Amino acid sequence: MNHQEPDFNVERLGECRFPSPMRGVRFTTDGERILYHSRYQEMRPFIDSGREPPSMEMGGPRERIFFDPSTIACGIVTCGGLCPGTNDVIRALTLSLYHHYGVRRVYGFRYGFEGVVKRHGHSPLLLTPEVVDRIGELGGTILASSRGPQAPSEMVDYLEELGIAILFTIGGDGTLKGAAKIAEEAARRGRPISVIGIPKTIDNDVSFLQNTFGFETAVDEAHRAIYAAHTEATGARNGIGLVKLMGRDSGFIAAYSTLVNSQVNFCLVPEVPFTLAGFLKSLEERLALRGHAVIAVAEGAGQELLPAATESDASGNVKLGDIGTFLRDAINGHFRAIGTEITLKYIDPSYIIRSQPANSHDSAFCLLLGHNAVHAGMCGRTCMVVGNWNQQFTHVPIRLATHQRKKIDPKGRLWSSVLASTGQSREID
Ligand SMILES: Nc1ncnc2c1ncn2[C@@H]1O[C@H](COP(=O)(O)OP(=O)(O)OP(=O)(O)O)[C@@H](O)[C@H]1O
Ligand SMILES: O=P(O)(O)OC[C@H]1O[C@](O)(CO)[C@@H](O)[C@@H]1O
Repeated sequence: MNHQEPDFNVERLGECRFPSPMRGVRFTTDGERILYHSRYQEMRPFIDSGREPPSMEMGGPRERIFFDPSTIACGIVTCGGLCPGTNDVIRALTLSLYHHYGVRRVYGFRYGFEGVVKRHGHSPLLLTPEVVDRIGELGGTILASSRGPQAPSEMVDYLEELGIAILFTIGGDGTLKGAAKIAEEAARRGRPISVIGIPKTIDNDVSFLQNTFGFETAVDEAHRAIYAAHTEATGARNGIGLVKLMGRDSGFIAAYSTLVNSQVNFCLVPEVPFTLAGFLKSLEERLALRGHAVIAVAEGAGQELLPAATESDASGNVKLGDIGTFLRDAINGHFRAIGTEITLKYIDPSYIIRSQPANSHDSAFCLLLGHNAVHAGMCGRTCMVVGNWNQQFTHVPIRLATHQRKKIDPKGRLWSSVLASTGQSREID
């Protein structure tokens, strides 16, 4: 393999030993792989040279599994910010462990990685089909979450004490890094503990995964806020609707919300810097032309216009400046200064969006992610995250998924469609 090609090899705990109790399923064989490149032009060099093209291991149930379901316990932990669909994943994991494999001890750790450290005193919740029956109807996570580091050695101590064979970590980039450290510590001790990540990030910013759950629900909900902003903006002379959306480093929520119904006239994302003067001038032009404007701004956009961030949260994520209120005040101040009367309505639906239950498509996606995570853990994969690529579920090594964030390519097709949808013929200077 070319040294520049991603190494998709997934770590394994060992040879499969136990026949699976599952019946009537189509098993995945280890040779089934999903091509990383889907464009013919990207594949051409491999075809011409006869080299193996990069590919990812395909998810799904294996005919022979590594763990004995009748003896093991499994754990589930949810970390980082809330995200629609987290409860659906907890439900899917529990039901699959119970019904596909016959595991009877499934522990839900409370309050993120904090609950995986015994001395914090958060007793795990015993998860059964009855406990998880209707949790998919709820937003948030029934296990609660937290930010902030915990010592891998203390976490592995507790996992060993509880007899946990597979730990499922539901979380974003930080959670995956924490999961990798748990897997490393278990390996250092020679303990066959599988650590499987299920990517939870409303920002949809994990590399080598096409989509993460909750993102689609977030775009649905964001559009409700944009609809309100548009209605308010068109209901006043020189009306401006300004909507702030989540998206710390990647502006996918703002970008996709912009593509819905073409109601957004300015989409501001972290990946595309802009100047305040250029933005205000374009806004003036838009108002002069159409008498109203809608702006969708991702929380990480325009950070260069704000004082440098000095604080971090417990996990070490930089606390961003508030671009939403900054723009609100700057727009009001600018039009006051030039003597133009405007009516600006500012909407920040961030936590309303994040706390919703998943929409139907996300719920179904969560169910399949959960099932595939269980299949991966049961057949002895570890230090990996369940992904989806070219319509298939995949196994992605955590080291690859956390290598760098997935971002909008400002020169790519998505961004050019976003620009076209806003009616802006060019980017703001
Ligand atoms: N580099 C790291 N090594 C070990 N643990 C980490 C690392 N980064 C973050 N963590 C831990 O993972 C947990 C979740 O991290 P974080 O709060 O950054 O959320 P996240 O998983 O990135 O999700 P979100 O996308 O919602 O922010 C926290 O307990 C945090 O301390
Ligand atoms: O307010 P909190 O819980 O720190 O979370 C905010 C962050 O979480 C995210 O929603 C990611 O989960 C980011 O978009 C946002 O910056």
